[in-house]
Parts: sequence; C-alpha cells; structure tokens
Amino acid sequence: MVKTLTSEERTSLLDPLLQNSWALIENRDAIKKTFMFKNFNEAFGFMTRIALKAEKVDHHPEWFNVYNRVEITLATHECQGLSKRDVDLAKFIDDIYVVKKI
Ligand SMILES: C[C@H](O)[C@H](O)[C@H]1CNC2=NC(N)=NC(=O)C2=N1
Repeated sequence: MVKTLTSEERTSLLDPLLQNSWALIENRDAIKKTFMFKNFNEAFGFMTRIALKAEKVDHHPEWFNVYNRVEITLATHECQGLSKRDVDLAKFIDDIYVVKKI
C-alpha cells in the first residue's frame, strides 16, 4: 500500500522540488511543472524518455503538450495524493531536463 508523504517527508523530499519550479496545485495533493523546449521534436523526445521510465516503474504522469511546451502533473492514484513515487519521478524528470538543455 502506497502512503502519502508525511509532513517530515514534505520538508525533506518535497521542498527541494518546490524550490526547483514544481508547484503544489489547488484543491488537490499533486505537483505540477512546465518544461519548455526548442521545438516539438525535443519536447516529444523528453516525453518519450519519461514514458519509458513510467512504464518501468508503473507510475505515470498526467501531462499536456503543445508544440514545445510540456506540462506535467504528478500524483499517486492509489493514495490520492503525493507519495515517494511522485518525488522519484519528479527527480528523474528534472535530471533528464537538465541533460536536454546542455
Ligand atoms: C494498476 C496500476 O499499478 C496502477 O494503476 C498504477 C499505474 N500508474 C500510476 N500512475 C500514477 N501516477 N499513480 C498511480 O497510482 C499509478 N498506479
């Protein structure tokens, strides 16, 4: 059973993400971030890498893409809120976004 983050984990695990442009969304325990790219190919390549990771860990993003913009929302259905799984996927996403920008 997946558990929502404790208040201690929200400080130690979630705060660093909130300092890195992830934001809590209204009326729901979930985080969201917008990523920008040079063009659609770059954006879709980024999404593809996330899709492969999501399948591997069985944890999937909610996302929206138009051309060079990708908006990603993360939450865990099973516990109806944020869990360690969302933190892990957010970190993976931030890591590959940094690589993309080099
Ligand atoms: C049955 C299957 O394991 C679940 O539906 C998985 C799949 N992907 C998921 N993705 C997300 N974001 N949250 C979940 O709780 C989740 N659960």
